[in-house]
Amino acid sequence: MSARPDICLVGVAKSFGVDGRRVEAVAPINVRLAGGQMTALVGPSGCGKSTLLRLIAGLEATTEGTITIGAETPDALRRRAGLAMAFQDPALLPWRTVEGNVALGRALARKPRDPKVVRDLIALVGLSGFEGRRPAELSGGMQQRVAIARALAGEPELLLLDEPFAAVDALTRDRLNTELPPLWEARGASSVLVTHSVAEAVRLSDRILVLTPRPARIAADIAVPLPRPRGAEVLASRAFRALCAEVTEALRVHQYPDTVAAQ
Ligand SMILES: Nc1ncnc2c1ncn2[C@@H]1O[C@H](COP(=O)(O)OP(=O)(O)OP(=O)(O)O)[C@@H](O)[C@H]1O
Repeated sequence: MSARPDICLVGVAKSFGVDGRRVEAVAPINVRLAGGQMTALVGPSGCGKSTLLRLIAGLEATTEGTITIGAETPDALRRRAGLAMAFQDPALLPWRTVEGNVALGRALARKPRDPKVVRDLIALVGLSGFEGRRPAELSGGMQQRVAIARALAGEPELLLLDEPFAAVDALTRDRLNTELPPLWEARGASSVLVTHSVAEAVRLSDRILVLTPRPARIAADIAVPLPRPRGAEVLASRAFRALCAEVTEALRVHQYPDTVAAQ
């Protein structure tokens, strides 16, 4: 299949049964995410972003509707290790070293063993010198960086990132935001990022879907036509600030509609 699969959601909805009640997390969503693009999902806390990502990962079954990635179901893509995830919870194997965990990402994706690729990824996420450490010996942010390196090690066609930098300090986060995009662009992976940071969404993505409070619907669909690489000059540009303002406003309008009406 294409290394840049489109992600297609048709009538996708998800509800959970909680204490005999139905909690609707995702309202029917129809959207096609173009292959090779990074799409950011932003929305208020608890609106259903992670649920949507887990549906795309095939980790949850849809209540209604279908998801296809290229020509495959998420489950099929995941089973042949064509997708990789880095979630807030790094979920590393505690008995494996940093190097072992990153190498595992490659092995599970059935890519040939390549210690140089593994070492380069460890260097990229700023963990050279920690190759032999075990997860318990690392901070939460360092573990998250191992999880990012592990996800990239498998050279996935689809990369799913759920607040992957949540525990990473501001400077390292800034460096990862600069250095990771060229890497996944070069690989041509399609990717979906959940983030609470509007600036991060604008900096990293080609398109931003702003979601409503639960159940998640698409409130705004905003293209991010900024040039890449997005270094200091782009971040200081009027276009960047205007996009941040547009996304923030879309979030505010849907989260606090009364404040808009009152103005
Ligand atoms: N397995 C589950 N069982 C029951 N309810 C669930 C389950 N997973 C999610 N939910 C509910 O679905 C809704 C959406 O949750 P989700 O984690 O997708 O939100 P989110 O937008 O990612 O939140 P946050 O930004 O705070 O991480 C919440 O009300 C949550 O309680």
